[in-house]
This record gives sequence, structure tokens and C-alpha cells, in this order.
Amino acid sequence: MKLTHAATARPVLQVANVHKHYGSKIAVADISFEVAAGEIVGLLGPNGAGKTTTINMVLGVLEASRGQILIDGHDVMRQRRRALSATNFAAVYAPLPGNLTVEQNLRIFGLIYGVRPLQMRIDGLLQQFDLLAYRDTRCGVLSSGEQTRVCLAKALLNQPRLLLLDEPTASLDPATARDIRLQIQRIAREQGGGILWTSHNMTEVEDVCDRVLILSQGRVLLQGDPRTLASEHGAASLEDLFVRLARDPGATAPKREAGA
Ligand SMILES: Nc1ncnc2c1ncn2[C@@H]1O[C@H](COP(=O)(O)OP(=O)(O)OP(=O)(O)O)[C@@H](O)[C@H]1O
Repeated sequence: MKLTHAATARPVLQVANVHKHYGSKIAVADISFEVAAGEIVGLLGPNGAGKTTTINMVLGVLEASRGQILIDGHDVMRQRRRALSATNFAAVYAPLPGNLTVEQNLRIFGLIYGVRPLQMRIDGLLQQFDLLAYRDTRCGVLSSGEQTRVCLAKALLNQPRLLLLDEPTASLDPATARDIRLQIQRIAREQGGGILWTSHNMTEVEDVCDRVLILSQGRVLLQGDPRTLASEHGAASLEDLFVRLARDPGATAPKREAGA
């Protein structure tokens, strides 16, 4: 796959023929995909499929064994600073330092990202995520839903072109999860960045994602519109398709009735 550097309508993320192995273990095997501006792409797959490895390579935390990753046209390994300044990330397993207040956390990350004017940006994000009342509260004492909102506020500080969200609604109650989904959809629509979203919640994925990639054993098995992919492959729902592929990664074709 040849990557393009054209400035017009350039995807915010281009992953081309990326491969990652740990010793003899192949975690990601030659995957290629793109995320367009304003698009929410779901990265799905059973446990061990290679989702976190993929995200860590996009974030430059892990180096791909082969292949190339461009963020907003910049190579993650060779133009690291430019690529990563256009990126941000939120995940439940990466909480913010709990001994710092909400505002202190946003200030520190804002300084790291070189955000200006920082106070105005912090105030806007506190307002946007309904966090004004928690400005001086230590993050460690916040509820899961409140912490998720702070993590999202942190992830938007630098107005990223590419936002990586690893199970952003895991551990949230249904009402809070719905609010967060709406917020994220609005961000994609209004700010025009692309979002790569991992989730094990297929209903959520159908609701939020414009496109999904289903990974298994480090490969992209299927991709398409989450609202039509199941019927295109003879499954009753996205969840049924997921379960079928998790049990048998070769079972991508529509199932036929016996004797048909
Ligand atoms: N540092 C490592 N050394 C060896 N194997 C690893 C390492 N990190 C991940 N793996 C293996 O690579 C494969 C992909 O792991 P990865 O964490 O990317 O999966 P995942 O899709 O994120 O799974 P989950 O949904 O369970 O989080 C797994 O088989 C895992 O055991």
C-alpha cells in the first residue's frame, strides 16, 4: 500500500502494512486502514486480537516491526513530534494523577502540549464536560464517570486531529455512557478530527461509529458500516457476527441453510 502525502482531504490516520511481533509471537500481521477527518472508526476484536498493540504503535509507544503510520501526514517514527502533537488519547487504564486536582492536571498536560491561551482552554473544557464544580477536586476521589470526563477534557486540550479512545465508556452507567457518546460524536462533527474507538459494546459501536474494523489474530478480517455489516455477512446482529468471527476467524462468508 502506497501512502499519499497530498494535503487535500488527507486522512488523519494512515496505517499501511503494519506488522508487529514480540519474539516469535505475531501480535499484528500486515494491517492497513485509514481514518478520515470527522470520521469515527471502531476498532473491534476479541481479547488478544491486537487492538492495544495497534493503538500503542499509533501513539508511538511501540515501534512497528514493519510498515508505516502517518498522522495528519506525518510519520509517527520519523516525524514524531509533529505526528504526536496532532494526536491525543483517553483510556480507563491510563487515569490522570490522582493526587492532583482537575485543574492542575489540565494545566500540566496543557503545558506539555504547549496550549495557548491555556487558562481559556481549560475553562472552556471544564464547562464543556460539566466539570466546573470539580475544578479544585483531586482526581483520585472522582467517580468513574467524572474521571472519564476529565480524561476526555485532557485528551481535547491540544485540539487533536486524531483522537484515540480505548473503551471510553467502560465502567460507566448507561446514562453517563450515553452522554459521553453524544459528546464524542459532537466533537467529531464540530471539530473535524478523526476518532479511533475501541469497544466491546456492539450496541454502542452501531450507535456511534461510521465504520468498523474487525480484527482477529492480528489481521483485519472485515470492515464496513456497523449498521449493515452483519446482514451483509448473514448474521442477525453485529454481536452475532463478532461472536462467529471470534470463534472461527475464517467464517466471514454468509452462512447458508443446509442443502441450499
Ligand atoms: N509485550 C508483549 N510480549 C509478548 N506478547 C504480547 C505482548 N503484548 C501483547 N502481546 C500479545 O499480543 C497479542 C495482542 O495483544 P493486544 O494487547 O494487542 O490485544 P487486544 O486486542 O488489545 O486484547 P484485549 O481486548 O484483551 O485488550 C496477544 O496475544 C498478547 O498476548
